[in-house]
Amino acid sequence: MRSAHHAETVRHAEAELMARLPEGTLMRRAAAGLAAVCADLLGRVYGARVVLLVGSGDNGGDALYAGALLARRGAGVSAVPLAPGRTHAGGLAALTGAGGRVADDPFAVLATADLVLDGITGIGGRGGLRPDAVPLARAARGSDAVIVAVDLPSGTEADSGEVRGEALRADATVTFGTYKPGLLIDPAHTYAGTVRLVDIGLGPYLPDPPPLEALQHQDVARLLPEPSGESDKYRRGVVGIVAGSARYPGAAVLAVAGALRGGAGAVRYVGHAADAVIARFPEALVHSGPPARAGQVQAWVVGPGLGDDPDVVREVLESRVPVLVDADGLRPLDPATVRDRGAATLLTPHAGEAAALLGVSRGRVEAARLASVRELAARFGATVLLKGSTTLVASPDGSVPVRVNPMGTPWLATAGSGDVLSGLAGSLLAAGLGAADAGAVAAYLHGLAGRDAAGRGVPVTSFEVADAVGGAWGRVRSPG
Ligand SMILES: NC(=O)C1=CN([C@@H]2O[C@H](COP(=O)(O)OP(=O)(O)OC[C@H]3O[C@@H](n4cnc5c(N)ncnc54)[C@H](OP(=O)(O)O)[C@@H]3O)[C@@H](O)[C@H]2O)[C@@H](O)CC1
Ligand SMILES: Nc1ncnc2c1ncn2[C@@H]1O[C@H](COP(=O)(O)OP(=O)(O)O)[C@@H](O)[C@H]1O
Ligand SMILES: [K+]
Repeated sequence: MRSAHHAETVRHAEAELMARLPEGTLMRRAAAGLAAVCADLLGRVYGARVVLLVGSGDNGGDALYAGALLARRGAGVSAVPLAPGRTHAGGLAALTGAGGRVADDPFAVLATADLVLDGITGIGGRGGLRPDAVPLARAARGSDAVIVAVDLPSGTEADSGEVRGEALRADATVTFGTYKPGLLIDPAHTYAGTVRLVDIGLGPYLPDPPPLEALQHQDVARLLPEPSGESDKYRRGVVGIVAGSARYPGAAVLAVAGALRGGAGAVRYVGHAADAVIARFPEALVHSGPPARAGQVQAWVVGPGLGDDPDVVREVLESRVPVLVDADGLRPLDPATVRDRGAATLLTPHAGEAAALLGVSRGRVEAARLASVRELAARFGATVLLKGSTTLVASPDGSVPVRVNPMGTPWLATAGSGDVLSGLAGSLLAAGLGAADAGAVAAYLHGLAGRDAAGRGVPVTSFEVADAVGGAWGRVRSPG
């Protein structure tokens, strides 16, 4: 599990740890880890040209101490202080003592740099880059240098992943002690490049559970349902899919395709696309409806390609089993009806659907994904999986960590891939996973399947994603 903590929490943990250590220890640990990553990226440190963009806080201090370590190994290191009277004094002394210098002409050194360390702001930064930093950031980006962000890409918000103005796009980010939510959530995530975590000993001082976490293979493997000797198809769980319409029969087929790969013992399809479903999947049980007469299920999925059918959505929500609501099912959704349900509800909107539910613009949701998913979960008293470039899963209880899916790929932005996801997640619900686990595991497998299907960059169809879920499942269970 990868955990992320908010800036204020990190500051408290740092203060507790620092009180037990000689002064400057933490910054030296951070700088040593940072310098090691830079050396790795440079390959050859001796003779390399390194430029430090140095802000007025400790983030600049980290850059200066790391610069000093690189200078001692023979790199030519130049510092560009953004607030010259307020540069970290100890860091500057260390740099000059190691043979580094303050640049006379920042743009000249940036033009020929091999590596630029972005130490403008870390967890103390607010808002986008200030105007004096913008031309330097652009010059760095316009050079051939590798850009390494210290703790966070400057201009991004540590706690939310929002970018309120201009930010410096890094090739790699070296973060300290714990991930910051912004490093895992778009749009800030895309500015971070490859993220490396340096352990500075904060672990015991950070709260567990964290506010945000990202599952890894072994976490997903532990959650995957597995049949036992006692299993039969009913005990494994039956998932009911209420999807598709005369106009959109394909959505039903894709949702069933996802559901067949999600671990339930049987998939019961209910709706107007039964012929299309059975033609493709003879193993599906089909029924023309209504859902209450279709037979028992342990979870329902309602919505993909359904068209306008508020009665069927209401009927499904009246059931006593977990319900996943997606796509067209989200449109008629009333918060009170969802809040009053006795069983779990999992809503799976994309940004446009989330925006409609919240009464804000799509752009607002995309700019503030974490706040949006939390707000929806609180308003509906439901688990919410917000799809998109970063998929987030929030629980109605705000003290449960929000899950961020690290496995997405933009190749999944293809018509119908959301239908596959909803079937997959519904199947996991029927197999007995809780709503947050079902959502997070489905997003993970779906992302991995999308990556596998796309290989080294081949457009994929949603069917191919569904077909690749089995392989993803196997790899999660037995990596390597
Ligand atoms: N504490 C520890 O033990 C450890 C801390 N560590 C490191 O310290 C970092 C946190 O340091 P920090 O608290 O000094 O804040 P930091 O991110 O350097 O920047 C704040 C300064 O920037 C300014 N500023 C604000 N917004 C701005 C903007 N948009 N554009 C430009 N400038 C802006 C603002 O100044 P202002 O001008 O507003 O007075 C403020 O003074 C952390 O991320 C990690 O790298 C590690 O060494 C591990 C041990
Ligand atoms: N840029 C992106 N990066 C990663 N995943 C994406 C991106 N855009 C879309 N996706 C994923 O693709 C799927 C699209 O779902 P959705 O928007 O419901 O499409 P549809 O309605 O066509 O099925 C979701 O799982 C979403 O997270
Ligand atoms: K930075």
